[in-house]
Amino acid sequence: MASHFRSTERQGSEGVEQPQDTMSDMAPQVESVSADDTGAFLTASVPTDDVIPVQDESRADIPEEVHVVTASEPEGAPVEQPASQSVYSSLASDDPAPAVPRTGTPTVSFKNVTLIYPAQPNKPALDDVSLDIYPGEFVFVVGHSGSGKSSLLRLITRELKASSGQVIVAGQDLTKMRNKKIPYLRRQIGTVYQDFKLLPDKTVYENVAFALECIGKPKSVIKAQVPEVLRLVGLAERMNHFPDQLSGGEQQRVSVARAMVNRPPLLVCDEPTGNLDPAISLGIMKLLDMINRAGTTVVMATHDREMVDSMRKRVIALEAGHIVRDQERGGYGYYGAL
Ligand SMILES: Nc1ncnc2c1ncn2[C@@H]1O[C@H](COP(=O)(O)OP(=O)(O)OP(=O)(O)O)[C@@H](O)[C@H]1O
Repeated sequence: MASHFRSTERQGSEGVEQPQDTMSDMAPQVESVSADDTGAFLTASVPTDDVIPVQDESRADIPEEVHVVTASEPEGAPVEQPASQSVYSSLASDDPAPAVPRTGTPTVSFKNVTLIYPAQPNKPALDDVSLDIYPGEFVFVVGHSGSGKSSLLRLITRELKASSGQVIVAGQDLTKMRNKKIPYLRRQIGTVYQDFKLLPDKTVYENVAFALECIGKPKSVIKAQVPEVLRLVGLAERMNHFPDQLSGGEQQRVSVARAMVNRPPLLVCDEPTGNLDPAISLGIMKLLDMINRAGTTVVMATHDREMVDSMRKRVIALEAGHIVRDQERGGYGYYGAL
């Protein structure tokens, strides 16, 4: 398997990690954001909930009749709103991250994957899906509600098992993986969800620390890494707050910190900005973009047309369980918002 992933063998000795092994060694790897810039945007420029929400005008002109862009349509299909008018325009590709070479061992590989839920035996949620996602890629997964986006992500994290075909993550065939090995797989995958999934009776610090405690990290490592990652997401001043004392955007930054504290090579995000208004979403997307530029592979399901159109990353579009488009630096396409 690609060296990008730590092997399960190495994980067995994680308990001996030294405290100097902190998130700080991640920051210098960020090519397009200097340490100062990072601090500035995390502490000053990341919008807070005090910012007047930007009206999402882009959604007003979504045609009622939804047209599905197919693989046969030309690249660069019309984008409804120019990136320059978007709150995400600062993440547009004027200064794009280097194109990621699709060579070597994919981080995620689907080979003819079909997923059938027992409750819907005649309607596969995913039908003969094949794809490869390489280390360092940032991939948006788009499509109508019910097209299979969450199912695809849940196969990557092995919350679901494919009915047929192969799902290979970290060089391991998840369709053959024994249940006892799943926790080791999950250590290598950070997850961020629409509903944050924070523990309400734990502070910000404790929520993030808990992720490390669960995998047996020594206290010295926790004490070093948790404040570091909270600084990275701009929440150093809030570490003793409880989730209900934070805005939605701040809560989502906690969940990003929790996902990243173990520095997994793969980040899976299911509608991470779905509960946030565009101005707040921008702060989360800046974070995820920075994390990706530092080398982490990001796979994100989203309905956010404006974000996808602005960021021009790879786009995989699903329709009724099929991939209908896989486009480098793609746009959202003409999908309904629902
Ligand atoms: N637990 C389940 N049992 C049965 N069918 C399910 C289950 N979860 C999802 N499905 C079905 O699988 C299909 C794909 O669902 P999925 O949640 O992956 O879509 P999605 O694109 O993520 O939708 P959304 O954008 O609304 O989150 C849908 O037809 C859905 O009804």
